[in-house]
Amino acid sequence: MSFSILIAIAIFVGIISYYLWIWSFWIRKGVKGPRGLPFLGVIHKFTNYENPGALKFSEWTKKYGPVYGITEGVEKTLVISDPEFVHEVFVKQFDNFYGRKLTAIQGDPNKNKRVPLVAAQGHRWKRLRTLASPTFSNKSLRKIMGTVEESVTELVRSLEKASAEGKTLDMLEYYQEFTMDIIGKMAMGQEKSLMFRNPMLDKVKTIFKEGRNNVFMISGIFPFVGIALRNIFAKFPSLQMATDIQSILEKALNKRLEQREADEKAGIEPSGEPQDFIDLFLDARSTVDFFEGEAEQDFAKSEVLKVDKHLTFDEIIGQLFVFLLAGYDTTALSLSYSSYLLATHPEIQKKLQEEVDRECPDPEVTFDQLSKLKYLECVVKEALRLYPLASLVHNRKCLKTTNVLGMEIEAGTNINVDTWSLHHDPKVWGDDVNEFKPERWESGDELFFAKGGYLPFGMGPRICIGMRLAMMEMKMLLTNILKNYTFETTPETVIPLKLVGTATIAPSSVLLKLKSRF
Ligand code: HEM
Repeated sequence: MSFSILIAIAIFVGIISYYLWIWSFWIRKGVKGPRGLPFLGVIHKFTNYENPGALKFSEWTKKYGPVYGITEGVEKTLVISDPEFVHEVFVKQFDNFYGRKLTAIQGDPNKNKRVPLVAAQGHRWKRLRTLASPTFSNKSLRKIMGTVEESVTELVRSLEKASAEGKTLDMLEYYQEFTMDIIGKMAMGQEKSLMFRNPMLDKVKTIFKEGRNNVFMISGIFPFVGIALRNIFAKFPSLQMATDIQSILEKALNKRLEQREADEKAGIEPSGEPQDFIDLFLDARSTVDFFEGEAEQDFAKSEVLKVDKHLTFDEIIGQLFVFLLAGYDTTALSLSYSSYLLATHPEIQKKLQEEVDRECPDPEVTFDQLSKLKYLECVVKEALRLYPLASLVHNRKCLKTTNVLGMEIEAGTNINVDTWSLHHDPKVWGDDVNEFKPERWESGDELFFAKGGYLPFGMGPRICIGMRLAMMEMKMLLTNILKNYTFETTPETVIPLKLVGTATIAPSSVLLKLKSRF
C-alpha cells in the first residue's frame, strides 16, 4: 500500500473519529437526550418550516426531563427548562456565558467587521450594546413616536377599508406590513410609508422562512464549508438575500453621510434631533472600550478591528441589518398572537376595551397614555408567555468551563432554553398554566423573572434591546384598533393555531374579522 493511501486512510479515520467523538459527547458524560444520527446529531430536526424545531425541544423535554443534551453537527448543546438553571446561566454566571450559539456561516464574531449585536461576544458585544442602548431610551422612543404613529394611522386606514367590505383579514399579513413600514423608516432611510407596496417585505419574509435551511445545516455539520460559503456569498452578493439587503442599507447610510457633509459645507447646523436609527448610530458615543475582566490583547492586536468610541461604517450596517430583522418579525408575531387570543376570549377583550376607553378618551393616543394601559401590558405579557415566539434565540455559549448547580459545563458548550416547556410548566405558573389569563400579571412580574421562569425577551445583560420599542409599537397599534373595533373569529379562523417556522415560531395565519364598535 502506498504511503499516500495510508495518509488518506488515516485522515478518513481521523475525521470519522472526530465526528463520532462529538456525537457521543453526552453519552460519555452520562447526560441523556435524543441522539439523532452520527455527524448530524439532531440538526436536521431544525430545518422543517412546517414542524418548528423549537417545539421539538418540548417533545424531548417530556421524554428526557428539564436538562438534557443534544448534538447539532459539531455543536454540543444542553437544553434546559429548569428555572433555577436558566437564571444561573443567563444572570448569575453571565461572565461565563456571554456568547451565543453560532455556526460558521455567521462568521467569526471576533473578526467579522459587521458583527451584529446579536452575534457579538465579549468586549465587542459590550461596546456595541453600550453604543446602541441609548437608541431605546425613553427619550429616544418619545422622539420616534411620530414615525410609529404615522404607520399606525396608515394601517388603521387599511383595516377600516377592508373591514367595511366585510372581509376576513389575515392579521399576520397586516401586522407584517406595519412592522416592516416602521423598521423601514427607522433603519433603511425610507422616507415615507410604503405600506402594501414595500418591495423589501418579500425579501425579508424569505429570510425568515428559510432562516434555518439546508445551507445552515451544512454549515453546522461542516464548518469549513460554512466558511467557504460565506466567502462565496461575499463575492457574489446576488446569491444571498441578506447581502442584497445590506447593500440597500449601505446606500441609505452613504446618502445620510453625504447629506451631513453637504449640510456642514453649507454651514447648516444639525438640528440635534435624530430622525431614525441611522442618525442615532452615527451620533452614538461610548466610554466603554473593553469588556471588564478581558485583556485588551486580542481586540487591540487585530488589524481589522479598531477600538473607537463611535461606531464604524461597517458596525452601523451590521446593527441596522439586525435591527431590521429582529424588529420586523417578532413584533408582527406578538401582535398576531395577542389579536388571536383577544378574539378567542371576548370577555378579556371587553375588559381591555374598557381600559382603553377610560385611559385614552381622545381620538389621539399619546406616549404618556401608553404607560397607563396596565391591563394591555398584562395581555401582551400573557400572549408572549403562551407563545414565546423567539425561543430558539434563548441560547448562550459557555466561554469559560464552569459548574452550574453541580453540573460541569465545558467551554464551547451551548445552552438552549426550551422556553415553550418553561412557559407551560405548572410548577412555575400553577394548574391554570394553559389558560390565557392576563390577570396573573396584575400583581407584578418580578417573581417570575427572579425565578428564571419567564423569558420572551430573553434574560440578563443580553435581554432584547428592542423590547421597549416593541412594546410601544404593540400598545400604540392595539389601542388604536380596539378603540374602534372588536376582533372576532370567523369559521375560517384556525383554532387552535397551526404553528410553523424555523428561526421564529409563527401562526400559519390569523384570520379574523374586525367588527366596528360604533
Ligand atoms: C415582541 C418583539 C420582540 C421579541 C419577542 C424579541 C425577542 C428577543 C429575544 C428572545 C432576544 C434574545 C435575548 C437573550 O438572549 O437574552 C432578543 C435579542 C435582541 N433583540 Fe429582540 N425581540 C423583539 C423585538 C425587537 C426589536 C423591535 C428590536 C430592534 C429594533 C430587537 C432587537 C434585538 C437585538 C439587537 C437583540 C440582541 C441583543 C444582544 O445580544 O445584546 N428586538 N430579542
